[in-house]
Amino acid sequence: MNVFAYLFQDWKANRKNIKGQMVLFMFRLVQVINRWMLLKVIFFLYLMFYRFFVEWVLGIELPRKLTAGKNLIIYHGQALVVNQGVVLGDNCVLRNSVTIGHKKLADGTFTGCPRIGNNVDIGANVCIIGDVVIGDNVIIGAGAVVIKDIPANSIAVGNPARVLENKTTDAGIL
Ligand SMILES: CC(=O)SCCNC(=O)CCNC(=O)[C@H](O)C(C)(C)COP(=O)(O)OP(=O)(O)OC[C@H]1O[C@@H](n2cnc3c(N)ncnc32)[C@H](O)[C@@H]1OP(=O)(O)O
Ligand SMILES: N[C@@H](CO)C(=O)O
Repeated sequence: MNVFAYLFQDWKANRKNIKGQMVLFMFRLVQVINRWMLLKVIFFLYLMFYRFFVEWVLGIELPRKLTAGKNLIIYHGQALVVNQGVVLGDNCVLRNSVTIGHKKLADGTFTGCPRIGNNVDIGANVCIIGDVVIGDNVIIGAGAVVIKDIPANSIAVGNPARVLENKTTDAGIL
């Protein structure tokens, strides 16, 4: 993928969503810069600006070291916090007040971070914490707190999240 295509990889998925397009363009740019030390030195001011503007002003924490697949969608980008150790697959949706990160253990160490598959639609106010795996084609309902693995093609809701037994998603839900 050339640099231009890389920077705009989320553009179409966020059409009519200018905030999402802008934030994701800025995020992909810091990811490109993060690959080479020389670029980090040259674009140091941009890296600072990204932190100031996207994290402090907009309240969206998408760290430059985050692994995120193509066509990432951000709806209502507010209070969105994703740990840099998280892995997001292709075609995922993140909404307002979503937190995805690790868990502090009794001995003071931290667990790993969630690994999220392709086509995962995450509702508003969801927390996904710990070394959990979310399968492909999953919907996580608004307000869910996910602390265990969620199988592919399922819908999970509630706190703690439970899989809805008689409902599945079709592949390619988004
Ligand atoms: C400004 C904005 O617009 S921001 C957009 C915010 N929207 C979102 O975040 C969308 C998230 N979507 C949801 O939460 C949806 O409810 C879904 C996708 C999880 C489920 O939707 P549906 O498939 O239509 O499920 P349905 O409404 O039939 O409910 C099925 C069961 O799950 C329960 N349920 C549904 N959603 C939730 C939820 N978020 N939390 C807890 N339980 C839920 C229902 O009570 C029902 O339980 P029951 O079978 O015991 O009666
Ligand atoms: N409100 C919609 C997007 O416009 C959602 O969050 O799904």
